[in-house]
Amino acid sequence: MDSSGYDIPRGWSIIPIFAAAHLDPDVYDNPQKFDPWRWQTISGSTARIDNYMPFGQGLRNCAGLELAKMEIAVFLHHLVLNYDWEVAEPDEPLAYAFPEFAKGLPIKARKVSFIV
Ligand code: HEM
Repeated sequence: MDSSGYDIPRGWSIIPIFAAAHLDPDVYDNPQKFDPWRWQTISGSTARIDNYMPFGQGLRNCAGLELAKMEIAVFLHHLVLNYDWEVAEPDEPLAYAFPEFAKGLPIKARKVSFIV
């Protein structure tokens, strides 16, 4: 038993989910609520905007973070400029260790062409 009172059976592996640090109720109000805007206004000594670490931190920081951000930007650019889209059925955003939607947020998308 460790000093926190948890039994860790011999031979087990422990995988920390760093994103769970975003769900500490001592630091964040209502951390289970999906509220990406909390990072815009958050202030104070414990909860700060640079506490948001979707790609980890330090020496083992995500090696693909710049690629991932570029891929997301390219995807959103094409989605917004080339498609008319709407949420196909109501869905519920969830905040686990990472953001998720109960039904996977299905959308209906229709390709459109704009004359620019
Ligand atoms: C939205 C997309 C992504 C997210 C949210 C993400 C998130 C993360 C996180 C949280 C870690 C652990 C960092 C730590 O231990 O402090 C990690 C590690 C890593 N990621 Fe990503 N990642 C993404 C995309 C990618 C892509 C596209 C690649 C490669 C093409 C990649 C390659 C890696 C590698 C190699 C590591 C291990 C780094 C190490 O241990 O030194 N990731 N990522």
